[in-house]
Amino acid sequence: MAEKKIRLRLDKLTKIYHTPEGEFEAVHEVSLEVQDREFLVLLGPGHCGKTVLLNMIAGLEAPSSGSFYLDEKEVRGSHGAVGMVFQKTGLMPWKTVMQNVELGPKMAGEDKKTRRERAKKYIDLVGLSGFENSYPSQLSGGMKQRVGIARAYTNNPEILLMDEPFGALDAQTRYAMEDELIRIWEQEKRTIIFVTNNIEEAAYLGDRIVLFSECPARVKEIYEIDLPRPRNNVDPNFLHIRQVIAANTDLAL
Ligand SMILES: Nc1ncnc2c1ncn2[C@@H]1O[C@H](COP(=O)(O)OP(=O)(O)OP(=O)(O)O)[C@@H](O)[C@H]1O
Repeated sequence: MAEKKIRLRLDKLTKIYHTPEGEFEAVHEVSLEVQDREFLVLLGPGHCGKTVLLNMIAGLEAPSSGSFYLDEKEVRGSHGAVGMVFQKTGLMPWKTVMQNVELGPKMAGEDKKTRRERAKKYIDLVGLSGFENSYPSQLSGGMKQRVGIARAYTNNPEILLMDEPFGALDAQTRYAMEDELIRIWEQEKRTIIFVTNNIEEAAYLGDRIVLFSECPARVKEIYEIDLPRPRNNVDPNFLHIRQVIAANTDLAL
């Protein structure tokens, strides 16, 4: 088997905020290795440092201590290796799907033909062909998330950070989007770090699941999910994994 490449390495990343009420530790000594093209899920309770951890990985927040390595080089501050997809898509309502998706390369000064071709490729990949000229207000919640994913891919990031992207969707749309995301990832593999507080979603998506403790966020357990895809959420092996994780956390199933 080919040797796996470590894309990201976190070494004892800690974040402490100094608030008027005193010190508040959001993330405690998180050490992790993330392999190239891995689908890694961060699972844990709400308000518990997962977003803070993503922001540190993106270089948007400085850690209080600890180090972060990208391809074994230490990184401090912002860097262009990540794309982000959030629950709130942050689409510009006055711009069409195409204009939203091509915005990153446009800001970077890429010529119109090249960036449009790439944006079109990812609009097609996420299943939105024919909606290039639609405005966000004309799209459903799931479709807006597809635009968010196309926008992130069009920026060509090495790593995609996804912060509860499907958390606001109804259950049926959420299941459909999970399948879509796996389909997209399998067609064009990137390293994905996906945050959720939903055990079933974590087990459905992840190659590995990092389970976090209550505040401050610290790594409690790491699970390898060695189940073939597409996964079946009523398969006995799947249900077993769900139960094992549920027994190790207060998160609801
Ligand atoms: N700039 C800040 N100053 C003080 N506290 C902060 C700051 N940013 C985040 N926090 C605190 O850190 C904690 C962790 O927040 P974070 O957003 O990472 O949680 P989360 O695990 O992503 O939760 P959720 O799933 O609800 O989004 C929260 O209690 C939050 O109030």
